[in-house]
Amino acid sequence: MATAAPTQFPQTTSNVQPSKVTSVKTLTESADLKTIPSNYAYTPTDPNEADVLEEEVSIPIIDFSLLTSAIPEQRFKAIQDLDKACQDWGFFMVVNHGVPESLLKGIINASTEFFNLPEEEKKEFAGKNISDPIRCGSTLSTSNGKKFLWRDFVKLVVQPDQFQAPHKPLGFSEVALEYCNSGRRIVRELLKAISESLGLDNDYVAKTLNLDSSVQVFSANLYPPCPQPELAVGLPPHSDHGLFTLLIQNDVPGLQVKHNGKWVTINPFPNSFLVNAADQLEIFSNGKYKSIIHRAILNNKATRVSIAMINGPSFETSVAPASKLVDSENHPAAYRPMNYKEYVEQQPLQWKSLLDQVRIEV
Ligand SMILES: O=C(O)CCC(=O)C(=O)O
Ligand SMILES: [Fe+2]
Repeated sequence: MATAAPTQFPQTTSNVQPSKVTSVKTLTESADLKTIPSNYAYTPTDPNEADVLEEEVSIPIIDFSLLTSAIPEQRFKAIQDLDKACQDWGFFMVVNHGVPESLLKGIINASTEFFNLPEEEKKEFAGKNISDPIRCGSTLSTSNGKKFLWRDFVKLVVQPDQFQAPHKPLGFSEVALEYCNSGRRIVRELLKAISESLGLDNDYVAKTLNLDSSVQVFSANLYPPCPQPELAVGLPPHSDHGLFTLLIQNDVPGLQVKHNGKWVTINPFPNSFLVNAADQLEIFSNGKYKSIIHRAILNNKATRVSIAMINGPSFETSVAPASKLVDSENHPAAYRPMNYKEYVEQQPLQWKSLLDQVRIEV
């Protein structure tokens, strides 16, 4: 299967009018597309976007059962592994997490069924404002010269006690709730371990960042096959705004993460969560852990489905480097505090990292 890193492109020639279609899926199904409409052409912003590492690399693996082990030595070793993974990669795979494989497959299937609903039925869930708890559609990306991304999404902003999801297709809402609850449990454990790896009490992150009312954003992504995969993009390079993002995908590759200046393709690995450190963790750890830049590229054969779950603090929290990690002489704060809600509101269509705005230059 051809997967392609975006490069600089010639003009595209398709005469399909994207303004008349509501989703990429419809676009690909409504015409025998040989070329992409020009409104989907992607112009890379990063000079080394074509710099893809050809060799297979192994990414760090965190054994969740050891992280939650009652045997102190096992837990200690797993926390060290997590610390190293967050410093070296900002990205790792979680295995032995205890979430049934049937639930992971179930949420991928239910999301695919959602995308398969007739466009008329999905309109009900389109949302009017960026802050609506349920939204679906495709994205006009401002960071890409007002071009569309080759991706359809359905996004649920899941706050505590406020779970809302589309009532179609049958069973979607139930499986999404169960999936979100499982994800929340995993992230809570990871953040306990992160508290310890930062040398803090194990409930320090939970208390300081008000995790009892933590924000979760469930985002299912559909990337239909693209006739010119090198000319469009699923998601341009970006970092996520929360603390940790959990990602699962179907068996079609497309996720790439930036590691040591090169793009590395992460192949799907069954029954595991891919986890990346995100902006609020970089800020809170005062830069010890880096929020990883990643992107979704396309192929011309198979539909890719991924589910990203962004897990942040509560919206009301002002996130700053943990005070116990900062001293004005040796470890000055490297980031300005910012309210998490404000941070999220400033990010929406940029597909860029806001970190540069809060970073304090020394
Ligand atoms: O589809 C993917 O692999 C990446 C998704 C992602 O980065 C996101 O939704 O923020
Ligand atoms: Fe992301």
